[in-house]
Amino acid sequence: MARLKVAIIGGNEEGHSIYRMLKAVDEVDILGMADANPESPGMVAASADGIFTTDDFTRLVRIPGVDVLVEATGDPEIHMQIHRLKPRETAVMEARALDLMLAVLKEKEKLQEARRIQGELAAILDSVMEAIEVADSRGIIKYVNAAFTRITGISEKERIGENIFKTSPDGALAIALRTGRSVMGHRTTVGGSNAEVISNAAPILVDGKMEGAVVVFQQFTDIMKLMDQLHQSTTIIENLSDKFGQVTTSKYSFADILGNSGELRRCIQLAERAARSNSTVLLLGESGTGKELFAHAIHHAGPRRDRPFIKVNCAAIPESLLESEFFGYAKGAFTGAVKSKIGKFELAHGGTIFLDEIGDMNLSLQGKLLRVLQEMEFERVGGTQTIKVDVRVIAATNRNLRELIRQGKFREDLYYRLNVVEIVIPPLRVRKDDLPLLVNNLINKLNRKLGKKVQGLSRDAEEVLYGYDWPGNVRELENVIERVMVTVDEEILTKKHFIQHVSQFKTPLERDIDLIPIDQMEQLLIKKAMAKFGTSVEGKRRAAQALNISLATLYNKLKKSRIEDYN
Ligand SMILES: Nc1ncnc2c1ncn2[C@@H]1O[C@H](COP(=O)(O)OP(=O)(O)OP(=O)(O)O)[C@@H](O)[C@H]1O
Repeated sequence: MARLKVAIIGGNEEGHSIYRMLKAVDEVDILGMADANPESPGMVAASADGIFTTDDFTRLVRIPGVDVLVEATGDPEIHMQIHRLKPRETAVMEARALDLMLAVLKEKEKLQEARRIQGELAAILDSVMEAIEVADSRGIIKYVNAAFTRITGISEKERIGENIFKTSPDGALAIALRTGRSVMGHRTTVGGSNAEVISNAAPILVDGKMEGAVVVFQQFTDIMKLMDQLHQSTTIIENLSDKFGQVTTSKYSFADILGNSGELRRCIQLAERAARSNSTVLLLGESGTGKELFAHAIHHAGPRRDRPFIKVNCAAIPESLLESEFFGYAKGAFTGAVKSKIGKFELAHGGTIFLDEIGDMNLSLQGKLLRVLQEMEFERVGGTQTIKVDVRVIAATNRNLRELIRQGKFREDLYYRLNVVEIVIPPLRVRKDDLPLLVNNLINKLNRKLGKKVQGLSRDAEEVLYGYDWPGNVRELENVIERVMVTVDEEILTKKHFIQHVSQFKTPLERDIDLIPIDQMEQLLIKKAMAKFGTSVEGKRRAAQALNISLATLYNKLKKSRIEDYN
């Protein structure tokens, strides 16, 4: 469309305002402005914009190609002259008429914009899940969205125009209108469907005056369903993260068990065979002989190697907690049980549970454990649901279970349940042939850990280690070698190093002992010798020999010091 060429005569307030309005219209070109007063606001603005200005309006009238001349002076004389001088094709328009027309155009634009926004809003409000209803300040319902009809079963046509104080006088919308306050979480039933809903309503304020109110509501069952789903998901997530935190797998394999002695090899062979089956294994042996190492290796060599390996130290957990540690507990089982907790047996499902220090478990729990081993099912503490599991059991203890059975401290039936494959790991003192391999391996490991360059042991150091009884077994050996390697920088570890740094190898005088009266010391040594060699005649003879006194002197001292037990 061709652009409209306009010239304005008159730069006073009216001419200036028309100039500004026309400038904003895209389709209009302003060719010039005329006024006798070059300081009038219209003239100043036009000349600042680079538009042709003149104090002689007749010049403007004669410019060719002007479509419309706007007359803004209001002077009838000028008006007449314009009509006389203007070319025939040029139209003349009075400022007031043009003003009116522009105002109408503006209103039309505003109306169109408002319709567009209304259309957009309606589409948005119709797409939300919640029902929305709006009423004016008298309670006349002005708007409902699509969800309103879906939830209540009442159509837009039926609802609009009704009065909320009549249709739902106790609803949140009516309350908000009556009180002028927001209403949150209001529960009520609505409309034809009698659906239970939960609603929030708020007054609509325009310039501080209440023009109406709006309510947003949702079907209660929808919310409950969502809450239920949320709760279930939260429980699953909590259980999973709980599980992830605790589930471990075996850390060692048979390759980590060092030793070539016949005694140890036989244990390894038996364990390897047991690993292939699902049988319960009972590992017996003194502390530090490697029972845990064997348990890991058995799990690792079996078909469950990729499943969990869960260790429970039956001696370390307080008796009162052991049951919930094993079987878990249900929410609310006791004060503080705000959520349920999964137990070790459930964690081990599909894998292996390693019951360390089984000899230290109390009798009532032994009964419960027996039931699980027989039926592979249990209930969580405080729970009613029976949980079935598939778990391989490996148990270990350094206690003498037969002796505990004799004393009534261990259930015989449990012992036979656990003792399907029994592996007795021999103490280090009966397989000292394993020492070199163990020591070398330890030295290599510690060289890396401590950044040392130890090559090995001197012969006299080897003799010291061979001559020692190793009551703490391999664990004690590990401690001894580490203690020496931490303090010594030489490449060869000698007897002197061991004697200097490890209290076990110090002579009695080197040991840090309290000073006590000599006769008490004598008694201590005699008691020790008796404990070591026994109270038989042969034992006493050997004790006397070790103490470097005659048998008669020993008898004398026993009598004198009234160590009657040993007489
Ligand atoms: N044959 C072995 N080869 C290599 N290392 C071993 C061997 N036996 C034991 N160890 C090591 O000795 C330490 C003690 O072993 P482990 O914890 O398995 O003993 P345990 O019999 O379970 O002891 P406790 O009865 O005190 O629990 C561990 O560091 C383990 O790696």
